[in-house]
Amino acid sequence: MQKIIIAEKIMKSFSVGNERHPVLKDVSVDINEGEFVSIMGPSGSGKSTLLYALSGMDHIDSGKVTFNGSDLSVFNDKELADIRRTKMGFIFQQPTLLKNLNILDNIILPAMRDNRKNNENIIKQAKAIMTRVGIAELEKRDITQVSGGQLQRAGICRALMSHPTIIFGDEPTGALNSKSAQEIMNIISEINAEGTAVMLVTHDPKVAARTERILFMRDGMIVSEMHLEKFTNTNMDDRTNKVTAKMREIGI
Ligand SMILES: Nc1ncnc2c1ncn2[C@@H]1O[C@H](COP(=O)(O)OP(=O)(O)OP(=O)(O)O)[C@@H](O)[C@H]1O
Repeated sequence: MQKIIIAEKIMKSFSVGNERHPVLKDVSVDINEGEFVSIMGPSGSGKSTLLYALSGMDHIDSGKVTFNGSDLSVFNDKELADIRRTKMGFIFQQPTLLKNLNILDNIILPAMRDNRKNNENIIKQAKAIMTRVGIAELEKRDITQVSGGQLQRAGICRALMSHPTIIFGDEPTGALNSKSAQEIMNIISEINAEGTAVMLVTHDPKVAARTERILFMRDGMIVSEMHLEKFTNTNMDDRTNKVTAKMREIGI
């Protein structure tokens, strides 16, 4: 299986006052094409920092991140932004949509910046994705006129516009009620089943139980890894129980 991300011995620290605080300590991890991975761990263990390091959103102090065969350190900030816009998708806990644009315009905005495509095609593509994600009728709505779950669907649509190789999600269901969270996870699972790799940070064992590999972090390190069998709608409880048992075992 082809590896899309190879992270080797990543170190990352943050300055607080005069002191440097190590946040990622010698982290190495590979992500395969089409893989569905989650990162769990206590608050402050470095989950988001790892996600941002692997996606080139944040610089690392040392070590190496290779994405699709290229060492990310050779790119400047603009080149990294281009790679993120054209090859990666991002879903955050609160979708960062613009208040002065309607849902459709928010979804097409990043793609419009890419001059290689024509606007008509972009709009057509966006509408097709909105239909698929179940928000076709919301295209003209303000982002303040939709529910949290609908807003997150719009965030997913925007992430899908570039046909990303991988989608990174930082607590994508963290702000949702359990029904909406389940619906969002159904959509993310479908996207993954179609071949897009997905890497999610989550505190929720039910979310992690959907994935096929869970990385458990503590204190800036991956302390354990768990592989799960193929997800079906009938083995959800069993998978969730396995995840919670593992969390208890390693004290997370
Ligand atoms: N920009 C920053 N400046 C200083 N410290 C930071 C910065 N970003 C993160 N940190 C610190 O790095 C550590 C790891 O943060 P990170 O957000 O990666 O943790 P996390 O595991 O995702 O936590 P949570 O589950 O609470 O979101 C924390 O101690 C945090 O305070």
